[in-house]
Amino acid sequence: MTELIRLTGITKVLKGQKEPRTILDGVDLTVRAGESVAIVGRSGSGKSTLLSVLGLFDRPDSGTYSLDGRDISRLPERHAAKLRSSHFGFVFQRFFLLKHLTAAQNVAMALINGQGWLPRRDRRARVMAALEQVGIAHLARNRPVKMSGGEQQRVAIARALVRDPRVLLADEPTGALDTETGSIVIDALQEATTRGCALILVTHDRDHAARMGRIADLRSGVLTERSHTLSAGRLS
Ligand SMILES: Nc1ncnc2c1ncn2[C@@H]1O[C@H](COP(=O)(O)OP(=O)(O)OP(=O)(O)O)[C@@H](O)[C@H]1O
Repeated sequence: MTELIRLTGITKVLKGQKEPRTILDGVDLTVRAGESVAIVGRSGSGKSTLLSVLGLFDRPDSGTYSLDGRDISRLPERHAAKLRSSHFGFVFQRFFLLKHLTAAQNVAMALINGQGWLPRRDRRARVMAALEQVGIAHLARNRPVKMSGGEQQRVAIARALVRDPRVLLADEPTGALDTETGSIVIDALQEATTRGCALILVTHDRDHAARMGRIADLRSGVLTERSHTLSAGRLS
């Protein structure tokens, strides 16, 4: 499989406090196309910080971040913004859907914002394909208020997928959902990996972590891969 992401010795130090605090302390991570990786670790261990670095919302203080073999560790924001919309899809615990728009219109927003103008017919086809991919094409005309939490999260996933990202970054996407609904959302995320998209999932749920191809544990700023020998339940 093609290597997409390579982090080498990434550090991130929080300043602006009395004592600077090292949140990421030499993180190494390689992710290939179509792979799924769970990032687990205690609350406050730096998982979201790591996703921010991966999603180019934040830059590392040292270390190297390569995407598709290109060093993007120190990319200026205007280039980072372009790369974010061309290469990444984001899913968060909160769905961030616009209430007055239908599911299809919410998904279409990602195309309008990210890729300039697309002919209406092409836009509609891509929106419907993304909704289909997460199993809710039949809800295209519904507004979020008429949907369950799991359905709303699947609209948010369709919105992340509609631009055909190379990497999907998901930060506790099932955090607000019950176990069964959460599992359906994980199915929808995993479906993307069958099309070659890489999935990096931050989760506190052992079952969801165990369903990823790899599990990496962030502890004291260091990321360590571990085996799939987790028992069910919630991680600390
Ligand atoms: N902008 C900030 N200002 C101050 N402290 C911050 C900031 N962002 C993160 N932190 C601190 O950095 C540490 C890592 O935070 P981060 O959100 O990455 O952890 P996390 O593992 O994602 O936690 P959780 O599982 O609770 O979401 C925490 O101690 C947090 O309080």
